[in-house]
Amino acid sequence: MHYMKQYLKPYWKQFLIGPVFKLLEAILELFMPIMMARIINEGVLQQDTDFILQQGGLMALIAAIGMGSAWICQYSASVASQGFGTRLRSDMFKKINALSFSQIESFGASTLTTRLTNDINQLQQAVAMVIRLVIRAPFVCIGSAVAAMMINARMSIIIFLTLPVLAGIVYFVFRVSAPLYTRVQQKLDALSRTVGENISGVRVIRAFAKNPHEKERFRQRNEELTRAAVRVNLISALVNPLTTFIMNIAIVVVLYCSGWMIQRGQFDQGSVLAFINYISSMLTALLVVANLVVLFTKAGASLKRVNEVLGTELPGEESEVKCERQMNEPAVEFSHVSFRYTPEASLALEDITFALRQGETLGIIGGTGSGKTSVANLILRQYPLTEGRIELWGTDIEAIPREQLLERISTAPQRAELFSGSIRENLQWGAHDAEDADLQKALKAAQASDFVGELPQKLDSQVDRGGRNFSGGQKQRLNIARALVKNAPLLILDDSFSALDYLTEHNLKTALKEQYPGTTLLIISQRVSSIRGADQILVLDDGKMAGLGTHEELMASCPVYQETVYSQTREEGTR
Ligand SMILES: Nc1ncnc2c1ncn2[C@@H]1O[C@H](COP(=O)(O)OP(=O)(O)OP(=O)(O)O)[C@@H](O)[C@H]1O
Repeated sequence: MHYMKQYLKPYWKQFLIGPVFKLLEAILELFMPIMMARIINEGVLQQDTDFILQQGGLMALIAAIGMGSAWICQYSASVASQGFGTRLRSDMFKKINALSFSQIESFGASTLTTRLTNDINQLQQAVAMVIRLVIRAPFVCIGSAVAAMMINARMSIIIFLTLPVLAGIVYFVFRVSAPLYTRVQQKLDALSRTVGENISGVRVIRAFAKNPHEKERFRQRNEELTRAAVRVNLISALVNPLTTFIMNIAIVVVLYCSGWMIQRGQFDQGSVLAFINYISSMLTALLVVANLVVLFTKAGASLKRVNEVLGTELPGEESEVKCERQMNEPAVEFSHVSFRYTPEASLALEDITFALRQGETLGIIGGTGSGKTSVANLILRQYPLTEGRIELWGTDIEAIPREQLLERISTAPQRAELFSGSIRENLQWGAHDAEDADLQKALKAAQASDFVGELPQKLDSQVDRGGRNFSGGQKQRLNIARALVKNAPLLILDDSFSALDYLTEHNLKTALKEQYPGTTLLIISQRVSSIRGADQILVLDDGKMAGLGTHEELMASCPVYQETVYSQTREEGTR
């Protein structure tokens, strides 16, 4: 709960004003049945029209004040719950964005989405209900019981016999339904995950004619959610009919006893009406309490899920100290680094050691799944190390504040992601204050200035969502240009040349050296031609270091590298 304090605190006035006015409305409401009884006993039975009109007018006035009070309360509840939800959602969004890759993966994207939307909505509703009903409902319930007792103490024994039964029902529902709500949320996560995968992978699903399979998967998830929701609703739906049934039995007993007492002159008609009115108010208030219990049970499950995200410790958030770059130290140094993605997974990298000086180029080559991207992931501190040490310019990577780390590294990731907006906006992701001259320079080096120059609106041309109005090669070049705009001392190009022809790739690498001199370069590729000229080449084989050296050194000493070179030369020869 302590995470919620900061979001609730700004609305302390609403938490005060709302319940006070709701209480005022409840107090006024409690007067109504007594006034009604007086109208019947002193007005209707004695045919006193003036009294009826006077009391009727007073009741209308009280009702109007009650309505005004309810409106003020409703408004306060709305301001507080919406404001609370907006702040919480915005902070949770920031938190999710700051999570490491492994943290996001361990939560799962779909559950983060439902926590950000559905769970926060539940909490918002709970906040509104705290203001509107948490004080009012028990007050009306107790107040009605007391008022009924004041009208006829003997008759109110019926109420006090009924109350424990009703409380028992509410408690039972709470105990049974609380764990079931958590289950419903989990099922909702699973359904969102299936829908998310289905929509993002729609092309592949259709290409492999997997629609029926996907429909079946969706149907199963949907049914599981329905079953879980029906189960919990079956239990919570018992509350209303059961409590109404018991209260109605109580009313019948009251009516039966009243008839008997009226005959003996111990009760009058007006008081019977008022008594029944109080019992009905009590019933309604009790139903509200029961529904509040259900709502808070749901909110409790959501609170736990939201707190889990907010309470996740951010990687590296503890360090604020600025770390100077020590230019005489290697820009990147791996010392006996081993790494696995999850505690259960096998090692993705095993005992990797290399050092790369500022301005040098390291090529990383290896088959699919050999661990190339994992090296880049670790330099970007997207996952925690399993063993060993990584230093950037002489400082342990763990000690570098995230912001500084990201300032120093620029990356063109394996999957070239572009976002809807103009080309300029996409490129300025690298540096939001970059001038057109910087963008043009980056485009030129990335061999993208020709095709961008041919577009009617040049830099202002629109990029569709996901960059689908550009070819794979064009996307890759824009991706590289965006990384260059950042002009960071360390540039990681992860399989960024795979959709480029050899000449474009050659020109790009030459331009990089000429126009961005001094940049430390890490080129990840499966193609020998991409890394051949690098100062050092790291050969990975199933996560292990199969070799480290220049092309010539590796040709003389590393069988895995030799085999890669020969197989690619053979392939080219047969083309
Ligand atoms: N996010 C992840 N969670 C769990 N395991 C992962 C994750 N990413 C990669 N792996 C596993 O780690 C190993 C190395 O993967 P990595 O992506 O580093 O290989 P790669 O050499 O870059 O492959 P490719 O050339 O196909 O991109 C693989 O066995 C892969 O299954």
